[in-house]
Amino acid sequence: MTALVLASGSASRRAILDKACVPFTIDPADIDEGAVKAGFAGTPAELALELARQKALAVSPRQAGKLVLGADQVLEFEGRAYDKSRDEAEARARLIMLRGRTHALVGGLVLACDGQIVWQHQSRCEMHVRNVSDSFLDRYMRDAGSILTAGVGGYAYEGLGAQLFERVEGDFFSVLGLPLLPLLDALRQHGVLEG
Ligand SMILES: Nc1nc2c(ncn2[C@H]2C[C@H](O)[C@@H](COP(=O)(O)OP(=O)(O)OP(=O)(O)O)O2)c(=O)[nH]1
Repeated sequence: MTALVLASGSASRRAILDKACVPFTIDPADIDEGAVKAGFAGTPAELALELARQKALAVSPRQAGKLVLGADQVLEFEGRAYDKSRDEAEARARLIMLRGRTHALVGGLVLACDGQIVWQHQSRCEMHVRNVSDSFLDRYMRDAGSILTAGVGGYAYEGLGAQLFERVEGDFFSVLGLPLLPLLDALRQHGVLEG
């Protein structure tokens, strides 16, 4: 069986793989995401894929013979890419910007082995946010916790964040940052999981 390495520090991604009983080790990528974003001229979806590629290729050389998974997720709103909020004030301003509107969570997923990309996948989820009231937002900010800056949208869709939405079009796991089903298929193809 081939060993899988998750090149991510994301608690969400780790939890999804753990709950799906996928065997893996963790070796977070140490790339300068800011530098990649500063000079990037593509779409938010292309940026997410490029960041996932760079994370997988940064870790692969030190994980000889293993399958390395790089992932990234970007919030796209009106054609612009947004990263995680730096603090609660920014998270609140972000939610005010997004309420009553639709944004997308776009994701990139890449598997690399010995410095070569062997599989990649892109995901897109349309997130229709309720026009929440200021009083709702006050309560949300009080109760949301660390996801305000740990999650790209400032919400945990599997938790309190669900109350933000009137409709979501897309795969549940992709919203959380890891398109699990296409990944499981790739892991079976590459000998990490049995068929
Ligand atoms: N639990 C949870 N996490 C979410 C949700 N939506 C987005 N996220 C998380 C997944 C990722 O950890 C994060 C997206 O940011 P990135 O793709 O840059 O990953 P992150 O910096 O966390 O880790 P990495 O760069 O892979 O080491 O947001 C959600 O609804 N629930």
